[in-house]
Amino acid sequence: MAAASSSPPPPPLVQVADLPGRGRSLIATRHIKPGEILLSDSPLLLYPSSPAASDAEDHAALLRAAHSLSLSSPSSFHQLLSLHAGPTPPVSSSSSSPFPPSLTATLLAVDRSNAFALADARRRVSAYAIYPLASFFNHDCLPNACRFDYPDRGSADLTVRALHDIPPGREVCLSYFPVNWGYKERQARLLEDYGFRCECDRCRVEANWKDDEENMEEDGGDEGMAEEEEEEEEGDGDFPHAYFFVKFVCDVENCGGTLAPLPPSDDGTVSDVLECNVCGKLRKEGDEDGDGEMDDD
Ligand SMILES: C[S@@+](CC[C@H](N)C(=O)[O-])C[C@H]1O[C@@H](n2cnc3c(N)ncnc32)[C@H](O)[C@@H]1O
Repeated sequence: MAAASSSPPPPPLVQVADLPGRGRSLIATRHIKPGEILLSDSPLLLYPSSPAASDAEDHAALLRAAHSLSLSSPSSFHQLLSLHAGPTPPVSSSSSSPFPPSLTATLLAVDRSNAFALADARRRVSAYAIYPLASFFNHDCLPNACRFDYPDRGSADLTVRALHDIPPGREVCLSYFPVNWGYKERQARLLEDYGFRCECDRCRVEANWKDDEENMEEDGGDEGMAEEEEEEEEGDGDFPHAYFFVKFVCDVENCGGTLAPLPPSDDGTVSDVLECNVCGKLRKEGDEDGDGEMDDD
């Protein structure tokens, strides 16, 4: 009997490339449609947390999980150690570690640069996870993709979806925190936890803003956005903050999530429904000024 022919898996939509000043990065291998799932990833390492957990408790949980990984799967443990290690967080003198000090410091630094917080159904932190591929996403303050996870469904897997069209060769970036954070807060977090100064298009514009303009943005206002732009290149005056915020930032109070279109249908039709990656709200495209809710019927 002839062996059943199985079709080869589709080529990946992103591939790792080294970019100057940014290290390993994920690049689109072809044109990507809004809502397309760029990758699905399962954790290399997963450890529990809670909103009440101290840094020392989180570090202890991380080191315990890393220790069992080193015993159960040495190759995965080495893969973990090969991920980017940014600044090492302060190590509590009281914390005991199953590893020697330098390895402990490396693990804490890898965790700080790569761990994704997972939330429960009530949007409280319930775990942290480090993913083998998703760890290669660099940050942009106006990302072109966002991640979705569904721990309340009993899975720590993560998927990343495109927000809009992405041309082949373009880097795919996530935002490492809610997109509605102000300039100073973003820069401080990126320097402290990730060890770099962000020079994305949005930061270059906002570096020239006065404090009151930044406050307006954090309050959800966008009136000041177009006014004080002092871009050198002609044509950049219409920097797309306002459009991005209206279309892709969830307007549910205290949510701060990012909206991405639902995945395209099997025939490739792009969805006109966007889903928030934090609160799960669905909004029909073009309904930004309406009540924002999807009709039940
Ligand atoms: C999660 S890792 C991303 C993958 C990393 N580039 C690598 O080589 O493995 C986070 C680190 O990537 C770098 N990075 C991320 N976004 C960046 C950006 N916009 N500009 C420069 N470096 C960035 C920083 O070193 C940061 O600590």
